[in-house]
Amino acid sequence: MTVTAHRGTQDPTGLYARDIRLSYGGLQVLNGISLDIERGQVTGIVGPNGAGKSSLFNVLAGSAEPDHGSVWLGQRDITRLPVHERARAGIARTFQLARELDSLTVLENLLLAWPDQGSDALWRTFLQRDSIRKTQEQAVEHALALLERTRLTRLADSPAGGLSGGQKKLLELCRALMLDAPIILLDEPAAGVNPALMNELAGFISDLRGEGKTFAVVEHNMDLIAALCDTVYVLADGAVLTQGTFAEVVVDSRVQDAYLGVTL
Ligand SMILES: Nc1ncnc2c1ncn2[C@@H]1O[C@H](COP(=O)(O)OP(=O)(O)OP(=O)(O)O)[C@@H](O)[C@H]1O
Repeated sequence: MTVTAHRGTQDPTGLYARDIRLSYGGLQVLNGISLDIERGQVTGIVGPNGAGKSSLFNVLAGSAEPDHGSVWLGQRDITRLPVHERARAGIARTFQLARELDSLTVLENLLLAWPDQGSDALWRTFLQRDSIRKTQEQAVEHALALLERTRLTRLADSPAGGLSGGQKKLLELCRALMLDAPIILLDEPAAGVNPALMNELAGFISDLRGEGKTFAVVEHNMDLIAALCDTVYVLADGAVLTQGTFAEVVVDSRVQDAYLGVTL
């Protein structure tokens, strides 16, 4: 299959889904979804509960394999590429902080997300001590810079479990940024975040976009979607209902029907 017929798919760093179908048991949850996550843009994925947003996100991130269809990084078919190889190819995603990591400090949580954590690390400690030390220094430097940008520096040595909901979201984003990947998939970044911190989070994402990062955001918070997204895909019943700018989709009567009176 080629993707050349599709607008934008020549871009080597855009992420593209084509005709994605996915079912759980007998339940068809994605029903032929195609979408373009263009380089340097923030693409929103919204829709009512059960529309298929998380399922699509999992297919984009590599944690679910579609029954049909393909995922492309530019012109490279990455449909069967596992999560860690997608990360290496330049696609990072946010993960909810695992409970087990609560007792580790904020800084330690970031260092754990550093990509160079191979199981052969012990061997290399003996073989390449200098290069290991350099890598560790780079990781610490990168982590501290991220903490400074998100104003979490004073919490660097605090256990991650004690962070507020919003601070946890910032830490999740910073963990994804440790990979230095050009494409970042954000899973409900605003969930549980207070309005003040949400503005900070939105500002941070917007700055990163200005620096050339590409984002796909699954989110229920329409203020964040409106503030950040260049393009918004509205899903309903496992299909794309419509797409466009937030201003375009929000006035679409099909979108309003899909949300059944929920104020957007
Ligand atoms: N692992 C699973 N096993 C079975 N069914 C699943 C699984 N994950 C999701 N589903 C079902 O797939 C459908 C789509 O779920 P999904 O979580 O992708 O929707 P969503 O748009 O992200 O919803 P929400 O906004 O509530 O998170 C739902 O009917 C859900 O119950």
